[in-house]
Amino acid sequence: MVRTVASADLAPTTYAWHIHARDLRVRAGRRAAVNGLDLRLGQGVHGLLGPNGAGKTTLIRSLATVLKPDGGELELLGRRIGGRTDLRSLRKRIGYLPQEFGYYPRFTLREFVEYMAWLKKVDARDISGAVQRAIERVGLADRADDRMKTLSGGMLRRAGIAQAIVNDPDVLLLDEPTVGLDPAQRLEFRTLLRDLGERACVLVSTHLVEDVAASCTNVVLVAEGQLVFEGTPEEVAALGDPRDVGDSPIERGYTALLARPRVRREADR
Ligand SMILES: Nc1ncnc2c1ncn2[C@@H]1O[C@H](COP(=O)(O)OP(=O)(O)OP(=O)(O)O)[C@@H](O)[C@H]1O
Repeated sequence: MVRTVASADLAPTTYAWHIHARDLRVRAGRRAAVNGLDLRLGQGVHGLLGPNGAGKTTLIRSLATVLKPDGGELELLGRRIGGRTDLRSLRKRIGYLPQEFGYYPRFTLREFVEYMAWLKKVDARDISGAVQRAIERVGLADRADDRMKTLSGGMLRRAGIAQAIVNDPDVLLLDEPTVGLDPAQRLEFRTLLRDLGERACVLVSTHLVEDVAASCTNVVLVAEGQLVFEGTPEEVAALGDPRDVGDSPIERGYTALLARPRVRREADR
């Protein structure tokens, strides 16, 4: 049998950054929600912070290849987005948890994750094992054969995380994954994040600055569609002083950064 090899399969697999954006611009409706953003991210867990309306969701949607950039350059896993890039083969290597996701309420959790694995072209022989592993990693093994409509809000969020990791992605994009999780689940999720970041580039948007301090190797702060700061949680914490608003050093550093934008641009590194 002659096997056809797609050009994308022959593309080089080496790249300096999992995510590389230069002067990226992305519209949300008529608004320039991402407006000249520079970003270089490699393996690790990157916490995406920023006030309401900063452009976090729009950025994540463009990285998930759901939204097309309107300007600048974007490379994912070494492949330039735009033109003739084969997005289907790229998406196989990306995991994405949107803020809201659709599902068939009558599907069981297992069927839901299986369906998503099938959409992501996980090899048919591997699907059953990959689905079981993903469900176990989010702590829902005992609910695997329950219908989606019977799961609580926090469990649905974890089901969303399971479908995002079922293909063992190289780039994992999580938009507010901890919304609705109880405190014990949030702690477990932090462990899972650290584990996932051992091999993948994980970008996780959140308003919970404490979660970033506990589980992220890197902080990406955006405001008004631009990168304001990129550095370690320790560097953020060091920027705060006791007069800044916040209950912890990292919260005070975050407040200080927003009050004094552009302390350090990624391009200045
Ligand atoms: N579909 C849309 N039509 C018009 N404007 C939009 C649309 N989606 C987002 N926007 C606007 O784009 C800007 C960025 O929104 P985005 O959702 O990316 O921000 P965010 O940082 O994720 O905010 P939040 O923290 O509140 O979730 C906001 O001003 C928002 O009002």
